[in-house]
Amino acid sequence: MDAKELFSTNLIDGCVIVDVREESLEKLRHNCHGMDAFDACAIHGHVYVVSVWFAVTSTVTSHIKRQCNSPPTLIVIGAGISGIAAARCLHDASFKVIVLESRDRIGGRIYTDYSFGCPVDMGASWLHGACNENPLAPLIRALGLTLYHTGGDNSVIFDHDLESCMLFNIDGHQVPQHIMMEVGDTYKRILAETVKVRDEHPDDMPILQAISIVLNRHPELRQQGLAHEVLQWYICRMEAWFASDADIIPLKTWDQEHILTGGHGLMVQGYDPVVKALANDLDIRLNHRVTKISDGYNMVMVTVEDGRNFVADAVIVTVPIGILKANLIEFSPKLPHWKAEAIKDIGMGNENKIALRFDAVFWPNVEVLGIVAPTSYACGYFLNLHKATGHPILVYMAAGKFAYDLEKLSDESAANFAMQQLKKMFPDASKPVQYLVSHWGTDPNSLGCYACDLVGMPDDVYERLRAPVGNLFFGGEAVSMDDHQGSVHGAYSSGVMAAENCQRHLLQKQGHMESLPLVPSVRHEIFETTIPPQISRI
Ligand SMILES: Cc1cc2nc3c(=O)[nH]c(=O)nc-3n(C[C@H](O)[C@H](O)[C@H](O)COP(=O)(O)OP(=O)(O)OC[C@H]3O[C@@H](n4cnc5c(N)ncnc54)[C@H](O)[C@@H]3O)c2cc1C
Repeated sequence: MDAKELFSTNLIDGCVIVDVREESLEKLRHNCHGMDAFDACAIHGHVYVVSVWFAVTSTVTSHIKRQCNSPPTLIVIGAGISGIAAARCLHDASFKVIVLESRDRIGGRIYTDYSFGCPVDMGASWLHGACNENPLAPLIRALGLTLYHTGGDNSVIFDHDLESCMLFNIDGHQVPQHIMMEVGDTYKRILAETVKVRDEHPDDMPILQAISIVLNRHPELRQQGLAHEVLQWYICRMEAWFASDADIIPLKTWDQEHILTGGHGLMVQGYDPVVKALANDLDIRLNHRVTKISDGYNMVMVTVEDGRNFVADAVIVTVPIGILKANLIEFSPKLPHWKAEAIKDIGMGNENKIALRFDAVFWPNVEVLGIVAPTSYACGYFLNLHKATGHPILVYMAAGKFAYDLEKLSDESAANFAMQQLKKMFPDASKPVQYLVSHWGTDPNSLGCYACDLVGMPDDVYERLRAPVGNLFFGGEAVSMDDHQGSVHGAYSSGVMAAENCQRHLLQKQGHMESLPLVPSVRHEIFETTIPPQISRI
């Protein structure tokens, strides 16, 4: 095969992104020597100027220049909401974009399973700031999706209104509502006292250590017996919010998150329609696991698992921070020290769900059924999907170390464990007819559920995480602005931000000094809609 054949087979539909195998590049290197580059590219009417370039760490990379008026080309890595938002923006701004996704589906940590015959979100399921500030709320309204309002704005402490929770101890006795409320008030006082501890200690410490300092100072806040177990349950809920245990949640930042106002809404029909609407018409290549990113001066080459290479002007990386922490993608040249350190300095939490579908409902009509216990590790809770969706489904949720421990079990054992917990509350509970178990911590496409702060983390970690390096731009929930890590809206906004930065960079390289703010085109048609939200609370 000569160089002409290679180009004619590998140029995709007039697109500058080429999909070539390593061996093809080798042949190209031999065959292109002395060849008239312009000739080679006039094949099949493509008007490209081609040269072969030995730049990136002495490996062969194809360097393809276009006519000046052709649009810049982009590769987005990861088809979660962040990558899709980035690709949507740039596609709508007439850039040539492909998205490379390792899984056989889009959505990433948004995953709506339909095997129960109804939507069940095994990843994200709440829209935060549902009635007000969430940037996705207009799209959700326009799609006619219903939100089930589960609580007000005070998320980190109580993300469900307490009136809608029912707690039991491990012997199956219901915790009286007044104890739940009283301990809730004490918990708020303890947390308020931890702020004083923070002010006194220049060094950061885990929130659990600060709580124990407060309890030593204020023995009257200590809880005994059942009240102690209820306190542990509140700590368990806080651990669920941060997806990490209280002995690693930092005192310095636990309450610094910017929580969108407007309360929390469960996506009754699941998150999937949102992802599908944003992904419509995008060129997304599933089962394309990226293993290497080589950044040259003018072009970036991205290598996927089977050895094929894709080349573009710039790349937006939106893979989960767990993937970067585990070095599953090689960067050539290596990422600068400040970036590599930022990746090390941030944590990755874990949360898992065990969804159980029953023939019929045998539990009370509340939103959350909780089990209190002597330690937060042994506490647990079920989300009652029946209340929000009408389907007889309970979802057991586990976070932090316990979420990892659950992943060591088979799915059947995990479902049995959840049933044992349920039987403590309802000894006559029937067997589930179906179950689903998530494995976010060991899934090689996520390696955790979402980013979390670590004790003593430097202040500028997020800034460094989101900073571009050469032609590489970074999106994904972990890099989101204004402390929106760990959320769908944070991931979405980070994708839009990475697209804007990337657009500016590419247009400036082409000599255009100004770039317009990018918003997904759906914004004009859908995002500005005045359709009222469909919010229910049965
Ligand atoms: C159990 C759980 C519950 C949650 N609950 C909520 C909630 O209620 N509300 C909320 O707002 N947020 C919630 N979140 C967080 C939210 O889901 C995430 O913040 C958000 O979906 C992350 O989007 P992303 O695009 O940044 O990453 P992802 O969705 O993870 O997308 C990254 C993509 O990159 C792909 N990828 C990985 N490696 C490679 C590779 N080498 N090559 C190519 N592709 C690769 C992945 O397959 C994935 O599709 C939850 C998350 C979990 C796991």
